Amino acid sequence: MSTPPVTAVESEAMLRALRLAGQGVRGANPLVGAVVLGADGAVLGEGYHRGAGTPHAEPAALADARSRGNDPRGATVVVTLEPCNHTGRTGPCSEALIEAGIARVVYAADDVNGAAAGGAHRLRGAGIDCVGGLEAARSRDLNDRWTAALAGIRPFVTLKSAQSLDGRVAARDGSSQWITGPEARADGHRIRALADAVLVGTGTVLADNPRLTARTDGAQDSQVARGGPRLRVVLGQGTVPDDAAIRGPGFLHLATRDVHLALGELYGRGVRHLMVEGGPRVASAFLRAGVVDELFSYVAPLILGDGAAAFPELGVTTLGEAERWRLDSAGGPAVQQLGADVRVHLRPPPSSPGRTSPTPA
Ligand SMILES: NC(=O)C1=CN([C@@H]2O[C@H](COP(=O)(O)OP(=O)(O)OC[C@H]3O[C@@H](n4cnc5c(N)ncnc54)[C@H](OP(=O)(O)O)[C@@H]3O)[C@@H](O)[C@H]2O)C=CC1
Ligand SMILES: Nc1c(N[C@@H]2O[C@H](COP(=O)(O)O)[C@@H](O)[C@H]2O)[nH]c(=O)[nH]c1=O
Repeated sequence: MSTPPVTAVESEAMLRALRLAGQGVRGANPLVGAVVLGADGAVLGEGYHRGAGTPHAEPAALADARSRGNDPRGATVVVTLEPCNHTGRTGPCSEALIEAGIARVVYAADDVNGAAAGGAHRLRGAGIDCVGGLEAARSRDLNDRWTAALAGIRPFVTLKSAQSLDGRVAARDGSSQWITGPEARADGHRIRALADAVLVGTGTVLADNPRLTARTDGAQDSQVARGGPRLRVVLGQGTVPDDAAIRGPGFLHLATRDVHLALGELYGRGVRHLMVEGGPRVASAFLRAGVVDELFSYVAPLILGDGAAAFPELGVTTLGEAERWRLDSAGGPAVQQLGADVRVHLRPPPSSPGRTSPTPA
């Protein structure tokens, strides 16, 4: 593949933009970073996308430039994804760049989201010098699971579990409240707030009677300000008790064990980011289906010795069959201490095929 015609300063700015992109949170939207360069190569502004519903990287970088007193007219914008050309939760970035008087755009990967693509064409049509392909592989790697979700026409799936040191999510008698401490649980609520929907299986409803609301009292995070998940979903053929705490506005019972069917139904209802909170059998079903895009595993300094394993029935019989996940530092350190517990953030191996064993009947 030929190297795109860019300057050394632009190449360096792209590496900076990729690092900025990695500060965003995973979910409905891809991770994107941007740097605004003046004619002399000085950095005028920079920014990244902080998650669905917040400004895209390019407007964030332009706003940063202006807030520093730098006029972006005539500048070059270096961005990790082709500028979008559609009005989603925010306006088209192509128009923001044109209106700002940007002279040149250097981007990494093409936008594979059909609805948003076409930004480069629009920019060129407006007379802006536009070059794509710089560090495209790195940008694609950063968003490989987001792309997989898009291709599958399904929500991006975040899996969360809270386990003991020996990988148990409940004691032998089914009790699990609480394995992790308040700091870890508060972090789980913050992640709930990022998702459009939170899902558990019928077994968890019967055992825990969860509420599944995002209780983020006092959090300053702009994501949390979105107000939390619209839907609280129960998966499984069994009944949900009439007095279950999860009932109320936003409650949905999907009376199936078919993960793909459930994802299709949720996508049809506008869910682009789903958080799965277990329990273990439902978590395993999502893992087997190969649709888990990121995992938050909260590990408490507690040894239970017995009880439900976090992810049973995966079909792994020998070490070589197990998938080795990657530490994920998007949105914060991959390994983080929260009170007495540790949070590990992971993503599946590249082009994880997923397990294809059938869903138990
Ligand atoms: N520490 C933690 O993070 C968590 C711990 N827990 C603990 O886990 C325990 C509950 O475990 P479990 O019963 O496994 O909970 P699940 O929430 O996984 O529920 C399992 C039930 O979900 C239904 N179901 C729906 N889809 C599938 C599928 N594809 N494959 C299999 N079953 C499916 C089945 O019931 P149906 O007949 O209705 O179809 C199944 O019996 C409790 O002790 C709870 O406290 C739970 C969540 C988190
Ligand atoms: N036990 C356990 C968790 N359990 C998860 O939280 C759910 C309860 O949610 P809510 O009713 O909204 O407070 C429960 O059903 C299960 O999905 N989470 C954790 O962070 N740490 C824990 O130790």
